[in-house]
Amino acid sequence: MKITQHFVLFRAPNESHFKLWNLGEKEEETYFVFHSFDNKITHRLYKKDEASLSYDELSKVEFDLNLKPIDQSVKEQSHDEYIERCNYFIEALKNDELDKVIFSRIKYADFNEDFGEKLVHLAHKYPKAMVYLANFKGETWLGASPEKLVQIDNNELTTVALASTKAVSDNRDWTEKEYKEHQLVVDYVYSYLKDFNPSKGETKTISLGEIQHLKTKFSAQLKEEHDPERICNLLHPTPAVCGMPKEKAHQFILENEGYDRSFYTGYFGVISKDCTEVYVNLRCAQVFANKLAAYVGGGLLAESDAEKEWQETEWKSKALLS
Ligand SMILES: C=C(O[C@H]1C=CC=C(C(=O)O)[C@@H]1O)C(=O)O
Repeated sequence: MKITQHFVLFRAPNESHFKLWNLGEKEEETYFVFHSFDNKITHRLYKKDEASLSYDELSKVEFDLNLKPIDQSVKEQSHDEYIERCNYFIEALKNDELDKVIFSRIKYADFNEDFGEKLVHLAHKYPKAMVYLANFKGETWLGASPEKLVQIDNNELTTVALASTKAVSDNRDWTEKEYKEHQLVVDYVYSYLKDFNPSKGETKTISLGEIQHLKTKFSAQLKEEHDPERICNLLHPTPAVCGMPKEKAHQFILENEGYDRSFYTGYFGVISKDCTEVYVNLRCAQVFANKLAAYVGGGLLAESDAEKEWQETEWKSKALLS
């Protein structure tokens, strides 16, 4: 089997198969969405046909994606540039301009692996992540997202607050700063869903490959008539990828981060009337000929340390690159 262009290939958490959607032009009620961090781009990708592929079948697929050479507009930051800019963000937090903000960067890596094998490797390594490869409008993206933005099954909405990171090998307790960083996301989700009277689960530690996060689940009942994209846009961008206060942090990132996040920290997934399953686009990379541009970020508070944040983005880059 050969996969060429205009497709989305994805494995939802805990599934044993990948779904392959070949994309067409005809508008359908069910579609795959890719929405950018800056809210300027929403691609709605419609299915022409669908196939299910086992991991075994996928590892034998031949890919011919006609990948472009790396785009000079996708800029990698050096360690020193990162530290300087990160400190600028921390200053804004210290000056009380913001309570929390996410600072991110791009890291290039050589990539000559087989796509089928890479996806199967990610699927085994991250059973609870949404693993995908998508080729649309001349771009190719690869990812293994641990964070659901919105799931809606027959009007029942579930979502999570995910924030704070430490290495799996790190046995210490979560610090006050890490709980505070997580709590900001919890409070945010609660306040944005308050009209739906949400219930909140316990805060747990979850492991994803080499790293762990704090995670809290929420559920709520929606009205019969709801618009799934409107719910996604209500929550996007959460303080796990943007900051607090929301609008101010969004603007600050767009003006000061120094590069275009594009679909990183946007959202993606299936939108349909009966079952919507949308993820935050984290632990992802844009794919070029023989190269990946991996996107990695972390949450900053006034007490953050730029060097530690650099380290955190290094671990996070291993999510896709190792
Ligand atoms: C922005 C990212 O992670 C977010 C999600 C979980 C934990 C995070 C943190 O600890 O900073 C980030 O908020 C990323 O992985 O690029």
